[in-house]
Amino acid sequence: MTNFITVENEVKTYGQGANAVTANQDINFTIEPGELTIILGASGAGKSTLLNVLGGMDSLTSGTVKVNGVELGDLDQRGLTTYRRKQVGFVFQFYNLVQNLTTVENVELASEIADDAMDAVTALTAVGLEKRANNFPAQLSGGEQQRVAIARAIAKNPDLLLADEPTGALDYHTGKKILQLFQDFSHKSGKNVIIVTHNSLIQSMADHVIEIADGRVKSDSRNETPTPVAQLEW
Ligand SMILES: Nc1ncnc2c1ncn2[C@@H]1O[C@H](COP(=O)(O)OP(=O)(O)OP(=O)(O)O)[C@@H](O)[C@H]1O
Repeated sequence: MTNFITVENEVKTYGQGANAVTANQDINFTIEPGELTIILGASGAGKSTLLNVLGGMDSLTSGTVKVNGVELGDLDQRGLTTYRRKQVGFVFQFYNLVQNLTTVENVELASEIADDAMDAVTALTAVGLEKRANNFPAQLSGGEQQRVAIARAIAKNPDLLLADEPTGALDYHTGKKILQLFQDFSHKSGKNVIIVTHNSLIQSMADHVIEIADGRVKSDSRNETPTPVAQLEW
């Protein structure tokens, strides 16, 4: 099977000279199509940096990052913007919804820019929020807002869905529902999901776990039988 993602000798340094911080130092791994991957690590380990590089939000300093045949290091700013728009869905810890647009309009923002988009109401239905289509974000709970953010990301029908601490602002039960949506999305659609977290207790739900420490890969392992989210305890 060809790899969906190949990362070779990836380095990301912020700043220059005495102020330089190397957040990713010689990172190497591959991800196969359809895997749900968890990137684990302590605060400051370099996880968000890696996610930003994979999502084309930040350029790499050196090395090779290839996603679905696209070599990200070869893209200029314009190329990276197109890559982000067409191929990547993002979910952040604090939802990042547009407050003066309704739920369905927030989802349409994403579906309008993608080539192979899902209908916005279909995406809202997938996260169980079709009845809230005409509400504004402030009228929804935190968990519901995160579900809108996931609907927005999956509406693009992205090859790659990236989530940075997506349950960080949610209570336990709501967090579980959110993780279930990610597991369903990757296993039902065969798409790739990468979740960045410091919570090692959720790692058994993943097909693939990459642990980062001090900007390097500390361990890289695969679960043959990932735990269904409903059975996870943390
Ligand atoms: N834009 C930036 N400019 C300078 N240094 C940065 C920048 N972004 C991140 N860093 C540094 O790079 C290192 C890794 O940060 P990163 O955010 O990738 O870690 P993380 O594992 O995601 O941490 P957290 O879980 O706390 O978000 C840290 O030392 C951080 O201070």
